[in-house]
Amino acid sequence: MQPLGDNNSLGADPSSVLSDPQPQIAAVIDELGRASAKAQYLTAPITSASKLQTNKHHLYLLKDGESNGGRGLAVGFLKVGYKKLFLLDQQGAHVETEPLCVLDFFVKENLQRHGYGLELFSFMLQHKKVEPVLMAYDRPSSKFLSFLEKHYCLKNSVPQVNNFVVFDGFFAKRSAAQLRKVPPKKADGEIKPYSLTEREAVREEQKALPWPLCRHAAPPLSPPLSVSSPCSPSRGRQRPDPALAPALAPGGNRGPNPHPPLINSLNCRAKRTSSLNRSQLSFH
Ligand SMILES: CC(=O)SCCNC(=O)CCNC(=O)[C@H](O)C(C)(C)COP(=O)(O)OP(=O)(O)OC[C@H]1O[C@@H](n2cnc3c(N)ncnc32)[C@H](O)[C@@H]1OP(=O)(O)O
Repeated sequence: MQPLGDNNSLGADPSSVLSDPQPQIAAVIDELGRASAKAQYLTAPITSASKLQTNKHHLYLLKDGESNGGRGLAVGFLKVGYKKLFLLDQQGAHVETEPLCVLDFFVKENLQRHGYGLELFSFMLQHKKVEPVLMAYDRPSSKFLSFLEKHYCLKNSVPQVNNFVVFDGFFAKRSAAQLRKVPPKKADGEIKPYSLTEREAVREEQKALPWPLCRHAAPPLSPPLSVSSPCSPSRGRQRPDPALAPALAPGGNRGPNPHPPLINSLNCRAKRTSSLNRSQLSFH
């Protein structure tokens, strides 16, 4: 993992980048955040450098260090964070939990389906030492659902009344200490079934706009949860190198140190990925 801001940084003037990478990184995050929102038909970005400063989310940024005449080019990002959620388990009981959630995920349009998303995601899994089945997903797009099924065999979700998606195994694999049953709702009051997501917040902001400023281009509330591609990490046009397979297996042991497997995975696809650099950023 290498911080952005070396002489491969993102197309900005190298001397200014060397002296202070933060503004360049912030600009890149803002630009990718806008592109991600557009790709997901969100009315406003949910990822920006300023938002990162006010919460405890972690952002993994992927760049291709060789592109752009050697100055580097941002490829995409993955944002995760812990959220207190009230979820429904398989029996329909409310459970309070605080899983690591995927909050935003984006790879540039022209670079999608080249394995970059997988690189970001598998790096995050190793870094956070978490299994995909134990994570919650904030209103995943159909592309992301397809991605999860293809690479991690995550297909069957447990129905929720909010925008978060969790998959079979989420509750079973979690220890009792991590799950707190919420008492059944009282006759006169509802249990608040979910935490407000960033996406909901964007929609609320939008709702607050007076007519005619409000727009009605919001995407459907719940994305389709079944995708056609069968789970088969070895299929598809971008096949991860076999040496990467252990790191991708759902539930695989990620080991205490996330870095060596990542370095191996980079070497496996040397031509395309050797120039890629990752940054895990958290502005606190
Ligand atoms: C919680 C959230 O963040 S939801 C928002 C998720 N982000 C988006 O929808 C933004 C637009 N999409 C993207 O940025 C990317 O497609 C990502 C981040 C979802 C995946 O990154 P990629 O680099 O494309 O993934 P990668 O190449 O590693 O894996 C490819 C697999 O992802 C899925 N996928 C990627 N693009 C598409 C697409 N256009 N249509 C359908 N499935 C797709 C497929 O399963 C694909 O496998 P296939 O090519 O064999 O069908």
